[in-house]
Amino acid sequence: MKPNFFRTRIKFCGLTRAGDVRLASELGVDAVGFVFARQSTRRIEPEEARAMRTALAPFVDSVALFKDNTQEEVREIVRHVRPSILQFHGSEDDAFCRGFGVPYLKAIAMGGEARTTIPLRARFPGAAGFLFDSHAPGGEGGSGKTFDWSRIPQDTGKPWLLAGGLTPENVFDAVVATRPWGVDVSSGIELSPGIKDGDRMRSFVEEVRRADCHNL
Ligand SMILES: O=C(O)c1ccccc1NCC(=O)[C@H](O)[C@H](O)COP(=O)(O)O
Repeated sequence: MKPNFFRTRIKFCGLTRAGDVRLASELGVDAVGFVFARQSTRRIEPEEARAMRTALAPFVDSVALFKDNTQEEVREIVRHVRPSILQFHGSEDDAFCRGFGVPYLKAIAMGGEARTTIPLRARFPGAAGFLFDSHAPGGEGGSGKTFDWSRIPQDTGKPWLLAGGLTPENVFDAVVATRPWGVDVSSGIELSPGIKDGDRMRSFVEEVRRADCHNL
């Protein structure tokens, strides 16, 4: 995938309040993520996600995030919340991820040792894209930690998002250095898990746009 010099997509993840969803929409963010991973401190109930979805402006995607949830759980959330994209952080394979009739992003654990040399596009042919995150395989996302960006595979053949430890302070450098299709942030715009900070949300978007101008 050629770098996109025009506009880096932005996803805010782990939202739990309708007000944060509204502000994200006003700031021109492309997608917001709702966490359904079982052990997460940002986990919300399907009813809450459904209510927050109504706070979204048109043309903003809603992403439902899972980590080794059961097929029944994912199905129930798809039915109830109607997310536009699914995001899988666990050991789910391509057949599982594409079994819900909704486009999906596969999160790739970049912490720990590299485990396989099989190209991502061969392992996940049905993925709409990838999200490179800092957790180790089996670990939780939303850690606020960065990883070594030089390890990002160059041959994904699909759009990919950079995640893990991005903040308003480092996202300019991250976008200039890696030229991702999109960036994803949770902890870096938070006051506490799930509670976003309006000023940090705004500065994050401003810094990504500044990097986009720099990359032209
Ligand atoms: O946010 C969680 O609690 C979580 C739990 C289990 C799997 C994934 C989880 N979050 C993923 C994300 O919020 C982001 O995609 C990504 O990890 C970036 O997080 P951060 O480093 O906090 O910016």
